[in-house]
Amino acid sequence: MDALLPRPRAELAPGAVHVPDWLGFDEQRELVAACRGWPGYRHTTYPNGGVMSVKTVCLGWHWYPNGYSRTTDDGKPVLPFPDWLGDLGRRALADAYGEPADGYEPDTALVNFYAAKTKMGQHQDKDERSSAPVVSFSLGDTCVFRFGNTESRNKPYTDVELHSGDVFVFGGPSRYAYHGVPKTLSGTADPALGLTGRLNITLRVSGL
Ligand SMILES: O=C(O)CCC(=O)C(=O)O
Ligand SMILES: [Fe+2]
Repeated sequence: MDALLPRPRAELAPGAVHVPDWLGFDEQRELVAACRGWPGYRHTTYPNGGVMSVKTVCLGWHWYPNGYSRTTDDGKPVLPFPDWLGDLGRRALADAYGEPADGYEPDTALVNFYAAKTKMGQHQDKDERSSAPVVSFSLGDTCVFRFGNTESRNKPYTDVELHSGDVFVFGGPSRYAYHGVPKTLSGTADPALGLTGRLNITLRVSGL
């Protein structure tokens, strides 16, 4: 659904850029189809027994709390990271930062599925051995994305709505900022997208 007011591109902090409506509707549909085609979404378990409410499938490298592996939790090889997804990431990063991003070579994607009421606590993406930017694509239901500071999961932070098709990039001084998803707004997805819930894809450079 078209927004009543255009949402402008916004730099929340140095290196943290929100580009609303970056993906066209057909591109969103193609990405949803790609996400449906990747098998093996699972709830990630923490060493302390905690279970994440999102379901995740990884491409390139498999993320687990505190590291990355070439095999999934059940010992299967990780799905390949497709070239086209790297191209999409370079285009998104170039548009977010307004400068060429030819050297950006993400090799890892975490694809998160948020069913109704799913959240993600404040955390840093810090298991990569590269400080290259993270590029995030949102699909389906709108969420509240909380973008904080690099010191702690507490204030100051800024809440922004991420809608289907939005890109959010965090790199440079914001690369290790705490962030999370305190809320997904169920039922806000355009029915024509054919997705109940929210998908988020983050591209990363593993440095591995
Ligand atoms: O769903 C989002 O927008 C953020 C996901 C995230 O922070 C992560 O996968 O590390
Ligand atoms: Fe994250």
